[in-house]
Amino acid sequence: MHVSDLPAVELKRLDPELPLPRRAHEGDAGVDLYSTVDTVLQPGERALVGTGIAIALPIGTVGLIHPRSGLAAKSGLSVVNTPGTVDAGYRGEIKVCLINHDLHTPIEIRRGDRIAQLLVQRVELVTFVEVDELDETSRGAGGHGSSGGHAVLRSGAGDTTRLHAVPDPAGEEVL
Ligand SMILES: O=c1ccn([C@H]2C[C@H](O)[C@@H](COP(=O)(O)OP(=O)(O)OP(=O)(O)O)O2)c(=O)[nH]1
Ligand SMILES: [Mg+2]
Repeated sequence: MHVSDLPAVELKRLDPELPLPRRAHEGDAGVDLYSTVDTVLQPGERALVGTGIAIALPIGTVGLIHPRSGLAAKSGLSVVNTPGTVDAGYRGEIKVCLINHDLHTPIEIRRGDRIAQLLVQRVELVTFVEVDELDETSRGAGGHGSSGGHAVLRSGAGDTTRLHAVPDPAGEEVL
């Protein structure tokens, strides 16, 4: 079923033995991507894995590669650069930089496994204009936990020195 205002996105199977990426359920945000290879990820190890597809996204959209939550929760499998960015002009094979976050157990990936999911979203291709001063807001420059209430702060681990705050060129700590 086609429910988007955008036309169907052209997709080329570079590995025609693998099925077309598809939604597991109607209305799911992402289509699942398959691994073209068998590989084993040791704890902490990462690997760039092919999906066997290339796509032609319309200008003004972006492809985002997200981990699958089931694999993340069950085995610790994730995507290093989550979400991965697939530019509209990219015509190469979509690849996924997988990582095993489990501390103890290797993850075995088999060719044809659904390893990640691809979402397509509209994106604003804004330009930037340099100014001397930005407008004032109630948040101002506060960030990185300035509003409080974080579990990490309650556990006593909120000392920003643990975040390796680096001095900015003006000599002030960033964070
Ligand atoms: O998870 C990903 C992320 C990116 N790409 C492809 C599509 C994307 O358009 C291209 C470049 O990605 P990105 O801009 O994130 O990487 P970069 O390190 O900035 O490379 P480049 O200099 O080619 O832009 O690599 C993937 O196949 N999978
Ligand atoms: Mg780039």
